[in-house]
Amino acid sequence: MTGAVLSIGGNLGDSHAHLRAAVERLGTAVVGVSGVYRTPPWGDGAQPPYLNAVVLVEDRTATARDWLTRARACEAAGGRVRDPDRRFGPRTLDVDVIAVWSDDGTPVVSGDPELTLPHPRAHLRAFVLVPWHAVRPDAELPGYGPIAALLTSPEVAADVAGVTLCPELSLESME
Ligand SMILES: Nc1ncnc2c1ncn2[C@@H]1O[C@H](COP(=O)(O)OP(=O)(O)OP(=O)(O)O)[C@@H](O)[C@H]1O
Ligand SMILES: Nc1nc2c(c(=O)[nH]1)N=C(CO)CN2
Repeated sequence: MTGAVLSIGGNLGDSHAHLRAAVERLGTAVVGVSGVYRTPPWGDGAQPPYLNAVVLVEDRTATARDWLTRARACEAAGGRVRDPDRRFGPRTLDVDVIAVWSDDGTPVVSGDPELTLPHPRAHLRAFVLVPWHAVRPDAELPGYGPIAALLTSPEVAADVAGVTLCPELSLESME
């Protein structure tokens, strides 16, 4: 069995509907979802704000690679189109595998460019850390330490205030 933290986000089309569809597609593997947050674009400022959330998943049979496959299936179903000239550009739905743990709690570490674990930019992203911290305040990002501490790091702290909860856009009923 593996458990994983997935980051879901989007800023094109009906982003709330895309997030809901992703949670629905992940199905019975979902063991927790954060609230929905409105977040300033990270890495490429010339685009609309995003909606972001974090989904906690577990599956007795899933490998780490299976989570990437499922993430890509969600993105494809959400009409995700990659723009090779705009790495951090706008998208209907982005599903990133932030971290994976084996059933004994050991983090899965991978330097494979197809699936780097933990996600190499998660520790820099308030749009990942704020929702994750809200659902699992004691969580640790393997190799980087407690997410509570990461939220106060210089790279992240300035972005935290811009990440705002949208209580009217809950995903809770999808669990
Ligand atoms: N932990 C990971 N989660 C998701 N994709 C990953 C991961 N590690 C490596 N990748 C690879 O990254 C490639 C680019 O993914 P994608 O286009 O979704 O990036 P992005 O969302 O624009 O940027 P970022 O990865 O910084 O969020 C994919 O082909 C995927 O195989
Ligand atoms: N706020 C926010 N910014 C982003 C996001 C995202 O999900 N939320 N995803 C990106 C893809 O790498 C790039 N920038």
